[in-house]
Amino acid sequence: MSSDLSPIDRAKFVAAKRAASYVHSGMKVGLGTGSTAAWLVRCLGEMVRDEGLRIQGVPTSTRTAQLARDVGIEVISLDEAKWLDLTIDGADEYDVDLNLIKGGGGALLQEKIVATASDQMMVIADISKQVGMLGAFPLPIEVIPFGWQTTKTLVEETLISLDVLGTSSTLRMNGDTPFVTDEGNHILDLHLNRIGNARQLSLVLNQIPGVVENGLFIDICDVLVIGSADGKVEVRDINKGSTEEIQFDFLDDGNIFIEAAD
Ligand SMILES: O=C[C@H](O)[C@H](O)[C@H](O)COP(=O)(O)O
Repeated sequence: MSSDLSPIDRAKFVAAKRAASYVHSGMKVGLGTGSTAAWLVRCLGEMVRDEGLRIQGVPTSTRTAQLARDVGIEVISLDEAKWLDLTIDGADEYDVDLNLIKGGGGALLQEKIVATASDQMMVIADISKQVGMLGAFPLPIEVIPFGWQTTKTLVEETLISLDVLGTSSTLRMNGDTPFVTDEGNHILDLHLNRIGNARQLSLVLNQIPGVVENGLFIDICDVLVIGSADGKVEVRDINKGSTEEIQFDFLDDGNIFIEAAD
């Protein structure tokens, strides 16, 4: 699996591989969306097939649901699961407190609902997602299609009143038409550059009529797993205040890799 991967995919892959080791039979697991989360779903699928892992997965998008089924993971809805043991997902940015920007793939609403309904949220990422201050990545907010231009104006006025740097927002497009989320909504991307008070911004944005949810994940992520292209993986646990490092080795003789140390 690992022989001809690009450096970025190696980083995502080892992060996903490490995160998958936290998943055990009997668990109900939230399955994130995006290219990093897809590695996790594929790793779990291998464990289901080769190691007899028995889990129930709650996907955070139709894309992830399809992939999970394709790799043999039993898929259930959040309402069937009611509560999850663990959610593993990617992120667009993370800071030192493990606060996140998510929603680059447009799945932030289901992702936030699923992560919040979990005992633990684990984020898998490569080091390029690390920032000193959130906001370089455009902050996605999900808005109801009805009156979205009025909502956009209200959002921009709110940002000005908060003195947030940069106040422009753009409607996310899919070719010539507005992007539509799994919930039938649109996405506004807020170009802010720096978010000084992410907690306050998140609360204020969600009070604007027409805004369904925003992509700031504050105090939701418990564990961050950072992969590097050389096989190094760092695991930061915000609750334990611990950091551990492990090293994976990529072998030259084909698609196999082994974990060198734990
Ligand atoms: O809506 C998409 C999600 O929040 C993704 O988890 C996020 O955009 C990261 O995606 P990727 O792993 O592809 O960078």
